[in-house]
Amino acid sequence: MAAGSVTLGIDLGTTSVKVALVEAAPGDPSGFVVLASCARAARAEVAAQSAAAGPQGQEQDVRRIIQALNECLAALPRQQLRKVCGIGVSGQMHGVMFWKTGQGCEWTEGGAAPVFEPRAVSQLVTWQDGRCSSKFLASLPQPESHLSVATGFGCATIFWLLKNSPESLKSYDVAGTIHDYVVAMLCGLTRPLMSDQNAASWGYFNTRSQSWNLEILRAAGFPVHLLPDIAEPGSMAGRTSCAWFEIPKGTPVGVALGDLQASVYSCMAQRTDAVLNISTSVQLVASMPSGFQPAQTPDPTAPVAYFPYFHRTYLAVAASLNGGNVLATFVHMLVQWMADLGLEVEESTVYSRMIQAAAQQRDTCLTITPTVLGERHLPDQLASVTRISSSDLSLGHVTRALCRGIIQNLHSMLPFQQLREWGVERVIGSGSALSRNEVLKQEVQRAFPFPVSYGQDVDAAVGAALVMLQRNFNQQES
Ligand SMILES: Nc1ncnc2c1ncn2[C@@H]1O[C@H](COP(=O)(O)OP(=O)(O)O)[C@@H](O)[C@H]1O
Ligand SMILES: O=C(CO)[C@@H](O)[C@H](O)[C@H](O)[C@H](O)COP(=O)(O)O
Repeated sequence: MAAGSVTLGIDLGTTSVKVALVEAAPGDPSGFVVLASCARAARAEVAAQSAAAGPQGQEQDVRRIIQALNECLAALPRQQLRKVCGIGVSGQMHGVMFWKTGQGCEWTEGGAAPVFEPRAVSQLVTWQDGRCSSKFLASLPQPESHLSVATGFGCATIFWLLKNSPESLKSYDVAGTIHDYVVAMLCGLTRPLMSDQNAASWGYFNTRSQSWNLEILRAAGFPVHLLPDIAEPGSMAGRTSCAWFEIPKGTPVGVALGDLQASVYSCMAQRTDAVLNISTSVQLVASMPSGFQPAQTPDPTAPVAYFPYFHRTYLAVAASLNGGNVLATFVHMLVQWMADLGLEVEESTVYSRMIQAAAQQRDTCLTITPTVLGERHLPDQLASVTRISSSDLSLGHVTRALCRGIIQNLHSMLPFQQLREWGVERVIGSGSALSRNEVLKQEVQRAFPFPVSYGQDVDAAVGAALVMLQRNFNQQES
């Protein structure tokens, strides 16, 4: 990679937005340096727009996500932003939002540089959404895809809206993930482009033919006009339509990537690495040999799924719905209980005290199955606590048991023996729920007898930036 090239990476995560400025550094062992990074909690959770979604509905306010993105960009050094020669965007997969062509945002000369503000957009229905019951999913047509359709997947959500809130679809004519939306707004695209990484996470997408199951969807009355066109991950979606926080107009913007694939891209130094990412969710990932093709018939009871990576290769992924969000739920519960008792405590205080207490409590008999959201392969297995004794009820015991439960649940989906069989020799940890939690790290080491090292902070943002650095390098070489 040509020395001095600088790219911007963005990760629009479920809990926080992360950005990173990365510069090619041929002299550095990794080939790059992170010049600057920033993370901002989005705090975007809002009530579902359709009451019929019920308490399982999980939606986010797009304006708050873009506000967090703008705060991150504003915190980066301007003189570095002026040098940016590519923008890579990644984000929380599976989710879906809608907007009106040409009205998705308005560019305003806010402050020192133009920014875009969302306009005719819906809320984002996220991957955590549980509105599609098992009964509803069973009523949908069988996909022609190696991946089953689960609640929170874009196509399942659109089918649900078609049946329960058809009016809400009539106000929009395009759909995409939050990161497809940001790419489309930056480049002024009339129709969003979507990589197979994100298309596969919506369901009803055939990764072999690289196409939507259009016949199946049309026959079921699905609004196929909403589906984005498909483009290669790592290819250019367009160029910035105007200057953006000192980033020059005309800067190439890559087709949006899945946050999982972007994290793996920044962490996985060799094929024998496994990546364990704990962010809002948690994923354990190993790369499949080139030429590997997953079985064409989906198995909804399989705990491991195969997600498209780059150049038609696949990642084997144990994707649990229960990761950092379980700890966040516990913290929120404690803060709520203390408020009910007339005490006000900051969430950050609870996190630090509970992790400190658990670090002192090296073991516990308390056993927690943490699956408050169920799992895609076991939707009815909710959370439970067993082996409760009066001596194991301290904050340290409960936090240790919670962290152990998250890791043991993941291990039950993809045991270390299977990793060994696949030739894995090392585990790379990523995600800020892991990087900020020594107890989780201890439980990872306890469950997975491999050397464990830790990737970049803001790893998906770094990965998205690196994909654009590599693209620039390939262009200069050709
Ligand atoms: N102060 C904190 N200390 C430790 N962990 C935290 C703290 N604040 C949040 N977390 C954890 O980080 C998780 C969010 O990680 P993040 O990487 O921001 O998620 P995402 O990439 O999905 O947006 C939360 O679910 C929570 O478990
Ligand atoms: O659920 C899967 C895969 O099915 C995950 O890999 C998926 O990437 C993540 O759950 C979503 O993208 C959300 O990621 P994050 O916000 O938890 O980082």
